[in-house]
This record gives sequence, structure tokens and C-alpha cells, in this order.
Amino acid sequence: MNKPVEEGVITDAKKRYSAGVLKYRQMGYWDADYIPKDTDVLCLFRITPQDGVDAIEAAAAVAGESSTATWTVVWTDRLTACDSYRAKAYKVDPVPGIPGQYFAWVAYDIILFEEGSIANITASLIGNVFSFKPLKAARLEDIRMPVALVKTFKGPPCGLVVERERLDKFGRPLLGATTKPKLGLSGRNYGRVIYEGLKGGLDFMKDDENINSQPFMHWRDRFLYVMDGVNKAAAATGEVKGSYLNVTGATMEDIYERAEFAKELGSVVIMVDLIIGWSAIQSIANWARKHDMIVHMHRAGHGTYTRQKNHGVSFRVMAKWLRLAGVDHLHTGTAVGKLEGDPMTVQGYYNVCRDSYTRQDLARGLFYEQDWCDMRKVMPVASGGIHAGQMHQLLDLFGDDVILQFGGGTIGHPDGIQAGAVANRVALEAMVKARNEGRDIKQEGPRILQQAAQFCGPLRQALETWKDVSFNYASTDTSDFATTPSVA
Ligand SMILES: O=C(COP(=O)(O)O)[C@H](O)[C@H](O)COP(=O)(O)O
Ligand SMILES: [Mg+2]
Repeated sequence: MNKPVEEGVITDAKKRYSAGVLKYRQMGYWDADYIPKDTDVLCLFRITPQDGVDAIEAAAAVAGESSTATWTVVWTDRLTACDSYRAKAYKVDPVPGIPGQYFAWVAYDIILFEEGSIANITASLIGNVFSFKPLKAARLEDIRMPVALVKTFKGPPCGLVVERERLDKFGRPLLGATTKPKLGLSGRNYGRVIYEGLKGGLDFMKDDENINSQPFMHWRDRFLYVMDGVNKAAAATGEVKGSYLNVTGATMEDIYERAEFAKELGSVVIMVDLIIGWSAIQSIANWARKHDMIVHMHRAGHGTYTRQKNHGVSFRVMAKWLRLAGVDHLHTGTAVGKLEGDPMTVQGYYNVCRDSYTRQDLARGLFYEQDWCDMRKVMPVASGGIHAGQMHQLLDLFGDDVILQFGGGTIGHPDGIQAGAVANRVALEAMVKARNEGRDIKQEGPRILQQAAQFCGPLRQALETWKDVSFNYASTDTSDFATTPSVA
């Protein structure tokens, strides 16, 4: 039986392909009866059509401009299997509580994408359509990658299970710190900060996003002094230690040269910034897979397109792409610190990094099920304006498989960097112990910290120094299906 044709949709080939301008829905980019295939890429866009633009036509335009369409009919469509190549918008729902915004559900046939290429996927899905005039704004909220396409990506070079084995550290979050000030230290002073932090009890130290090879400290000097600090701290503590050497550079050649030197010096980890771009990320992931190196991804720049709820790309989509592209550590937010992050939305990003199979969870912003096909797991990193006094909240929110990074919250300690590191390590171990004993750390956390501080001067001072710090602002990116108060 033929299905009834929706009003306005043209089925007569002569009319459909005669030259001129048709609506996107007339061109076949809307199909309310479409049943997505297991092999389709599925995308959920939040769209804000211009006044007077019909939501279905706007959704069809998104499907069109992110797949095969242009603004006018082209006869060359008929040289292709255009009926299946067209992406199809198949559902449009008003966003609850936000007049003028709609969720547009779009399906793409797998043939539209190159295997194992995030650059290709992004060129299609976020290539053109975000500047499209009939839309005031658009945001890619979530994506479901089909198993067939997931299997074309290699994923994290190391993954969180192997990382723990290499580091020989289990049953607790890892601890790190970003070296401060971000810019200006000489190599030798920089190396001292690394040594002090690691010796005091941190597992990792870290270059900041904007330290590359500036006149005050060229990259080779940094790497030499950092590894000197790492090796001395490892010898002094008997633990495996690391420091993320930022290999971000102007060209891929620079990036490889820096990574090779990090390897030569015996570093277990390198770092890149998100701003190096998708192809560079996949290249350095290949390099790291070959050389058994952990890749730390600092998501520098992401806020320019992830933060505002009405326009851009959600960080949950970025996290999915980064896991596929192949990073081992990923900054995923703190919920409690100085930077943007609604607690449940942030937990959704953590799930994307660590799940074997992601379930739908609307309150955490997860719209789709996602089978990760045994792809290695990414170690999420909580970093940005956090301190020892928040240890109970961090452990409660994120569990054990996370790196907690305290930059200012280590280096700003009044008794120095080692004392800052001791405070964090003692706070962490006291909290893990309390949790393992069955105590309700969310409620009792401050008391547990105070008790631990009776026997640890550095923790006492840390709690005193940062007791009044809070960043209690409304989040700009919350779920449309749950309201959660931000955690100060
Ligand atoms: O320098 C810091 C944090 O320093 P501090 O601990 O002194 O605040 C990092 O760049 C942020 O973690 C980035 O944010 P995100 O992790 O959200 O990408
Ligand atoms: Mg930083």
C-alpha cells in the first residue's frame, strides 16, 4: 500500500526536479514517517527559527544543509541515489518551557560519512548549517553514532584501565595540579613547582593550556626541567609520577617533534589543546598508540561554542567525538569550581567518557543510547577553581575514575606547594576511607575534613584559607528536563 503523501511534499519527479527554488521539506528533507535505521547517524538539534519560519521547514533545512542540499533544485541530484542520501528530519518537538525553540531529530545514512574521520563528520554536521539565515540559532545537542561507524575509530590510545595499571594506582581518584602562574616562569623554577607538587603527594602535574614555547621558557627547557622534577619526585616517593607535557605547536611537525622529545625523556604522558583541531588530534592519537603514551586533552577553547544553550555544540557531543578520535584524559568540568557546569549536565559528560553503553538519561542531557563497542574509556578530568574543602562533593559527584586537579588549590597554599599537595592528598584519602566505611560523605563531608585536619596542618590551613570561596552563579547550560541547583 502506498503511504499517504503529506501536504506540500512533491512526488511528481517532473515538478520535483524542474529548475527553481523549493522548500527543503518539498525537496525530501522532511519525512514524518521515517524510521531510523540502526546504521544511521542520529542527531538532535535545538533550533530557533526566525520569526515566521515554520519549525518543520527549519528542521528540513537543517537536514538539507548538513547533508546534500543547497538552496535551489539541482538536476545533478538525479545522478545520485539522492532519495537515500538525503538526511531526513523526522520529528520536531517544542522545547519544554522555552517558546520559539524546537528539538529537531535528524537521521543521516551512514554512506554520507568517511570511516574514522571526525573532520569529515563535523564538516557535514556543523559545517554550514549554523550560519543559515532562516535560523536565529542552532545547537547540536546530542548524537548517536551507529556501531558500524564507531568500529572505524580506534579510540583512546591507552584508556583508563590500562592507565591505572601503568601507574599502579587503584581505588581512588588521581590527583593533579596545573602549574601556576600559567606563563612567565623560567625552566628551572617551573621544574621546582613540578617537583614540589609531586613530592607532596600528587600523581600528576600539568602544563597549562597556553604554555608552548615562549621567550621566557622554550619548550625544550621546560621538558628537561619538568622531567628532572618528575624523576626526582618518583625516586623520593616510590610512586609513578607524571607531568602532562603540552606538545601543542604551530604545525604538526612541531607537535611530533615535541612529542618525540617527551618520549625520549621518559615521560608517560603528553598533552594537547583542543584548538589544534580534529585531524591533528587523530594524528597525535595514532602516534601515542604506537609509543604507549597517555594523551591528555585540555579542552581549551570549547566554551566559545559549547557554553550557550541556544547555539553551538553541546560538550556531550564533543566528548563523544573526542573519545572516538582517541584521547585518554579529557577535561569535563567540575560542577563546583570557577567554570561553567550544571552538576547533572556535567555528570552526563562523565558518563560519555566512562560508559560501556550509554543509556538515555534526559536529566543528564543524554538523549540517545550509545553502544561504545568495547572502546577504551576516557579518564575524565575535573579542573578549574577547586580546592580541598570540596573533596566530598567531588568524590560524591564523580566517583573514583576521575583526575581531580587543583592548580591554584595546590600552588596557592600559604605554606607552599608541597603543603598544598599534602592537603589535597590527605583530604582525598580521608574522604575515600570514610566513603568505603559507609559514611554519607555528601552530608558529613565538612566534618570528615575537619577531623582529618586535626592531624594534618597543611589541610587545616587549606580549609581555613579557602573556606569562603564560592562561585555560586546560575548555569547557562542546564537540562530541559530537570532543574538542579548549582553547587557553590
Ligand atoms: O588552569 C586551569 C585550572 O586552574 P585552577 O585549578 O587554578 O583553577 C584549567 O585551564 C582549567 O581546568 C580549564 O577548564 P576545564 O577543565 O573546564 O576545561
Ligand atoms: Mg588553564
